[in-house]
Amino acid sequence: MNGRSDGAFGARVSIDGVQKRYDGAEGPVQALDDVSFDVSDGEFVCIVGSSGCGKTTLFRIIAGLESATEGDVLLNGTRVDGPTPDTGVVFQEYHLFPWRTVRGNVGFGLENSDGDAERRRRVGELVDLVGLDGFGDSYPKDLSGGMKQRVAIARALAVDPDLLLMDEPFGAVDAQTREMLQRELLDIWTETGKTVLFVTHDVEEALKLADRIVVLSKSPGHIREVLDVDLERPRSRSDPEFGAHYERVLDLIRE
Ligand SMILES: Nc1ncnc2c1ncn2[C@@H]1O[C@H](COP(=O)(O)OP(=O)(O)OP(=O)(O)O)[C@@H](O)[C@H]1O
Repeated sequence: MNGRSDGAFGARVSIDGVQKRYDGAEGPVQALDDVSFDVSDGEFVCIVGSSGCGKTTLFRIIAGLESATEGDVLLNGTRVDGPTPDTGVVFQEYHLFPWRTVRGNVGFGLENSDGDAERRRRVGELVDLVGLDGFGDSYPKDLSGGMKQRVAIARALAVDPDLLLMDEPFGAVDAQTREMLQRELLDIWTETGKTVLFVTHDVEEALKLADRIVVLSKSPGHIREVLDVDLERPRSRSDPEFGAHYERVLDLIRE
């Protein structure tokens, strides 16, 4: 699917000693302090932490949208020094092109690459994958928040990235839609084998999705702990083991 010679579809990600200092209006702000962790090929990792702990800063550095003051992000061993087609990015606010249809949005990243027929096939496949069959000719203004986010996910997957990087992607939709999108994302992850790095402030969401959870603490943002979530999927809040993990992560965030 992605042409890697090792037969894998995901990415190995290495976050190595990342520091980030901003020059704030009232002096320097240390947003991240010595953040290091690795993500394996095909793994689903969530980054959680309270407001201001540096989640979005870390997301932007991994996406290559911002540079670290010190330290490196490596994607399959190559240093990230700007946005790359190897990483598909999904934001909370969708960022769709309002003047393009669903198909036009999904196919955006393919316009200079494949032939017309191949591009149409790939776009159709992705529109189906995210459950928007029948909405290919609709415009974003006619879609619900959940549908817009499905378009954004399909667009991110269009160029067949190794890493799917998501920042609070379901933060703007209602609770029911959020649960549906979480289930759909797990299906897409299983089907495609992508590595997923998913930022959220919602502990329940992280526990439903992740193989591992990176808990960040603030002032400055640093890793509090990295936890394995060794629970069978689909996971339920009413499972006592889930509840125990939930309390543990909350304690870590509060400490
Ligand atoms: N461009 C910037 N200039 C100065 N300070 C910044 C800038 N961006 C972020 N910060 C500061 O860096 C710290 C981390 O911010 P960041 O947005 O990464 O946190 P967050 O965990 O994503 O928060 P939230 O969950 O509220 O979005 C905060 O103290 C924030 O004020």
